Amino acid sequence: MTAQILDGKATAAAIKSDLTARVAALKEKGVTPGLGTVLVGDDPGSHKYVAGKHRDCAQVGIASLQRELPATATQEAVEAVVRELNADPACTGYIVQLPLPRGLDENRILELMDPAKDADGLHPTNLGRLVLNEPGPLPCTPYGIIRLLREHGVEINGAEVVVVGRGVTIGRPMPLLLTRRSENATVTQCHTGTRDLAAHLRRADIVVAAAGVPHLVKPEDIKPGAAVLDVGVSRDESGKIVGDVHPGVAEVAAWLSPNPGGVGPMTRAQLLANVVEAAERAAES
Ligand SMILES: Nc1nc2c(c(=O)[nH]1)N[C@@H](CN(C=O)c1ccc(C(=O)N[C@@H](CCC(=O)O)C(=O)O)cc1)CN2
Repeated sequence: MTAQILDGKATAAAIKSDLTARVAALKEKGVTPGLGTVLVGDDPGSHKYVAGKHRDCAQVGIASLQRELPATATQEAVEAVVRELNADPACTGYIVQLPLPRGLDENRILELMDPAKDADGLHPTNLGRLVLNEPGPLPCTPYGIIRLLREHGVEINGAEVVVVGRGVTIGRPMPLLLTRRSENATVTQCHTGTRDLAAHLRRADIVVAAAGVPHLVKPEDIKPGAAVLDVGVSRDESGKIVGDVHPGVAEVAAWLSPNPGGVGPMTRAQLLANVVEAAERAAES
């Protein structure tokens, strides 16, 4: 078996095309959505991701507000930028690019954000809304994964899903989304403390690998016919992405997300969707 591709690039392009029309409609009503980004430090990956987010904004007609601080920025300096974006009417949604340099209190900075402008769905109020099943912005990578699966007709209803990882952007919120009635999956969350990861993986219809451990998920651990999403980003000596999924998995799985070209573009598209939805909500109220 050679797995079919869960094509994030193509799916994200379709989402962006729909968003372009919705942004044009908002502009006709006098509303221009604006995405702010707060980027602290010089991590090359973070710079690349933020640049990609602003390229996407230009494509769909969303205005960009870029705020950059050096790696030496103090907690107070970052908090001042967050307060400034909270108050700026041109900024209808924004994100703080993670991870922040060591020494900064990430949770305190996220808590300071105006939840109505939280484009990532990572503010505690919005994570709480997700737990309570109330409407709000959904975390971009987890919801991007669900949209990618839906778009390719992969059955989520009733599926056994294994999520590997427990980080705040993917691992923690992913099971909350998958177990909503609209998705109806049964989820096992694995992490570095899991005793026998392979035993869990072998039962999974869908695997979301987000541990950041190169080639952690091996072909012999995958149930034939499963869907496998590779969300891990490690780099080899030449800077090339190495995912959490061993390339041999393509011979066992029915569906596989390429990395790059799978979940990454969906994360970016979902961010734009959150910005547009927030602007539409504001325009209606
Ligand atoms: N505030 C946030 N910080 C981070 C998030 C997040 O959702 N919100 N997620 C990740 C990084 N991330 C978004 O910010 C992200 C990762 C990857 C991509 C992407 O398009 N990747 C490309 C490959 C790019 C490359 O060559 O390096 C792909 O997969 O095709 C976009 C966004 C951590 N931080």
